[in-house]
Amino acid sequence: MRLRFTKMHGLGNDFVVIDAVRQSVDLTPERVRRLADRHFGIGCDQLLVVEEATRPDVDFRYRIFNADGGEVEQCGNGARCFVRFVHEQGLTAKREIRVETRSGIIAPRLEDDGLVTVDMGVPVLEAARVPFVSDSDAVVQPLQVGDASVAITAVSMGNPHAVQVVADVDAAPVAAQGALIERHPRFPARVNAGFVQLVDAHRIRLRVFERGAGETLACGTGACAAVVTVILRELAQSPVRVETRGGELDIAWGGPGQPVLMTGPAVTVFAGEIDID
Ligand SMILES: N[C@@H](CCC[C@H](N)C(=O)O)C(=O)O
Repeated sequence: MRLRFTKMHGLGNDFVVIDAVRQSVDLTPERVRRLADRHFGIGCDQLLVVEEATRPDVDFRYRIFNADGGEVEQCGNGARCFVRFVHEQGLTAKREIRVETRSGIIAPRLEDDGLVTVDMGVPVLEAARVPFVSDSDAVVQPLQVGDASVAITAVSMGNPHAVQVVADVDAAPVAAQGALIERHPRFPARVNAGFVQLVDAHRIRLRVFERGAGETLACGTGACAAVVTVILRELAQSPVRVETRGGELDIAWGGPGQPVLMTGPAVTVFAGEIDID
């Protein structure tokens, strides 16, 4: 089976994007893993599939698969690439698009300067809905990770995040601790593990060990969850610029019950065709 694809990235968080509106696509977890493989496939952190909407009040459906083959609920950098993709492919002329994802509707908007702003929805802070096993919804909660007890904030941006504040993000044990947090038994759906360093009230530095992909150069939902965390902990104020290893994102959040707005770039790298059998 031959598949047309586009390679894109948002701050180095890279994607294989597939138009399933104009070609029929049959993806299995094994095929996703093969396409995402950096040695035997195209290589990406996530594979994004653009489909026809299944309901009248949205423009498209957008599905997200991690490099490990698992389908997940949300992807922030992917949402920015999605809106650029549907424009470049001539699938729509609209600059503001409503799109259904596994975790609900998000609204990306292509700005005049080429950046994309996405209304990522209202963050979920109740432990049970993240999901995080805890008898409390406290903002800061202890989590035993190997020999260390770390203080995390559990946030869902549609997908689950465990965010901790560290003194120096470059020295943080992202690989070792991230892998343990990702599969921690208190996160039954697994989790993305964020490590945040405060720079000032409007700037943070962030690294994220992503569920199903390992550490990526940037994570959009991770940046939203990190900003929600530092605002809830009264360490920063909206808007917050987030420095990642792949570049910068601007995040605005008005507090509990309000949606998170994320602004950043989306880049097309190349297009191609691959035989997925
Ligand atoms: N890179 C993404 C998040 C992709 C999904 C995540 N790994 C998960 O499993 O929830 C982003 O930019 O948000």
